[in-house]
Amino acid sequence: MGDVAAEPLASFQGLPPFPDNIPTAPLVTLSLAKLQANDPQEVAEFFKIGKGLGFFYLDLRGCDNGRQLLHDAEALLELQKQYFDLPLEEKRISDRETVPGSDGFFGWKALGTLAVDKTGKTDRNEQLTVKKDDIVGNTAPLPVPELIRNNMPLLKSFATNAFDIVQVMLTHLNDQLELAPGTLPNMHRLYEESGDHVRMLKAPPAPGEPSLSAGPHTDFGSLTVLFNWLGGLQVVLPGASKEWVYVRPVPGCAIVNLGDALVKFTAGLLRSNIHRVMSPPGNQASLVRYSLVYFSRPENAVVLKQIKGGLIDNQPISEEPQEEFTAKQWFLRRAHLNKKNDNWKPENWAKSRAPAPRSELATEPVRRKSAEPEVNSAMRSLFRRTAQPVAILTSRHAPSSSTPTSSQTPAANLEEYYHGATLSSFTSISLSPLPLVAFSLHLPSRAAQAIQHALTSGIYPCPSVVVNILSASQAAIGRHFSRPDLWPNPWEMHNHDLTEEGIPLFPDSLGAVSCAPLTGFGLDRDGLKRMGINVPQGMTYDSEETTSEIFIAQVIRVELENTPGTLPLLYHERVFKTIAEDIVEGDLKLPPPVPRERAKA
Ligand SMILES: O=C(O)CCC(=O)C(=O)O
Ligand SMILES: [Fe+2]
Repeated sequence: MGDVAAEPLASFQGLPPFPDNIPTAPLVTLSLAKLQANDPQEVAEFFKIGKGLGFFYLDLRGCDNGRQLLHDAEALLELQKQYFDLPLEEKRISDRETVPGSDGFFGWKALGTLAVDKTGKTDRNEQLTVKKDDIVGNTAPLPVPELIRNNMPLLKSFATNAFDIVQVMLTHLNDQLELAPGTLPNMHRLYEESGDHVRMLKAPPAPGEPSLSAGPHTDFGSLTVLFNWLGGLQVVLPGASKEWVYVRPVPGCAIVNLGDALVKFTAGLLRSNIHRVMSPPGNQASLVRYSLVYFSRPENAVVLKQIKGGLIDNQPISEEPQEEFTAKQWFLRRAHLNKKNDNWKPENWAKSRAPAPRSELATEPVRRKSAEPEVNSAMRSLFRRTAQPVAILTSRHAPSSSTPTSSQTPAANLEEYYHGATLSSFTSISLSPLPLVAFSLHLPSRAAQAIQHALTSGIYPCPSVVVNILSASQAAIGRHFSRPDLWPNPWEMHNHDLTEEGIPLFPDSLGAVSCAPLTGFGLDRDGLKRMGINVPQGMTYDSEETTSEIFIAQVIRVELENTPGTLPLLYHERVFKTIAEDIVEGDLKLPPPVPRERAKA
């Protein structure tokens, strides 16, 4: 390994700059040197990112192997420029669709052979995928053009260096997860066969309308080490309004992300983030875009299932059935599903993108023979997986004062003046003879007290509460109002309007309704008793015995309905999400609907 420290990154010179006026992903930069030196802060930050965004910059400049990797990446950029310019016949020597031993995956991929969306639109990138096993001699190498064969030492230097750096990161993840020493690194050994590979990608210039060169996906493997020179890579920031933002290429840094295998091993404790490749931004769009990747995967024979032990045992879904795919079956299944060939179907695209949900991977659904006390945890587990709308109930409690208007909101202690509470459930229950909604609140709750106050005031129907059904952009509001301490003061933080009755309303909501509560039932023992339901003494399904109150309210006015395309905020598996894809119904082949007989007047 020569002294490469002083060499400038020539590859960035002369490129049009990445624009400064577009939103970019706020990726944290971790230092490889610090990770290698077991710096506790750096390691803790790495683990945090692994559980969060799943993407970061890895600064390679502070240590020899990092600098060597950078140096090799520069050389491979030059090599791939030459490679992709070879005549088609030469590249076809390694065509993955025809070359024996390629598994239809390793080798050359022609432009436009994968679907980038469910309509079957095709990709805009050409690739060469060189197997780590070919590079280090675990397998008889696939045919490649002479140019590549002559550069095998360079590919080997790059692959083995990237491999070592991945091992450092796997070791830290292993230790942070408190797994038995070596568990994760030993599932990724250099001289065992795996799907690890070096990939070079070329996307042709894309002036004009921005277009996708690679569709949205998560990476299938464990860790990905990526080199970008031009922009184009985009990620979705979690919690935000599903907006795609560019990842700015940073000289001296690789972009590292976690893949599905780590998600499966850790039952979702670690995250693989969705990403895609768009045309480069601004003036960069008129250039050919190259990228270079080292993909690390578990060894072919490793079964992708939850690892037992350490922090993973605390994962809520750990009791669910484990899927039976080996690492090799998994990545081949995913890689083949989105090929745009004669077998392509719209639903293949969806299957090839997201990590298959656990229910899909399970060999059989679980038939539970639940008896208490298991019914409580089984019900909790099932409903956690049911996406729920997120709604905030707002009200005002100042019975003696006049209705405030936006221009004269009470100056001090708004939190004592207005109530806001996240509803634990909300649904519409009828339109006629009355438009009714039902919602429940966990007790104790000041909002429940305020409603009880309204119910006993004798004025019916009194529009004393607003239900704000949150949109995907309002995760912060959902979070703030679910805090029992309501701190920091949510009214100061979130813009709100007032209804005719002076009740706060969040204008960015999906929609909001003014309601008059008509009746409420406590769901504790006493409340149930009042409804004629007796709970036998000594019987409880939950050691915590939390209670709530359910209300039925009449909708007096729909105060707000946001523009079409506004996405809902949903609560699913204990995190905020929004909807992703329409279900493709093309294959359902239902008979046409039979017209209902009109009711006789
Ligand atoms: O080209 C890039 O920047 C990213 C490519 C990528 O995400 C992939 O090949 O999985
Ligand atoms: Fe990727």
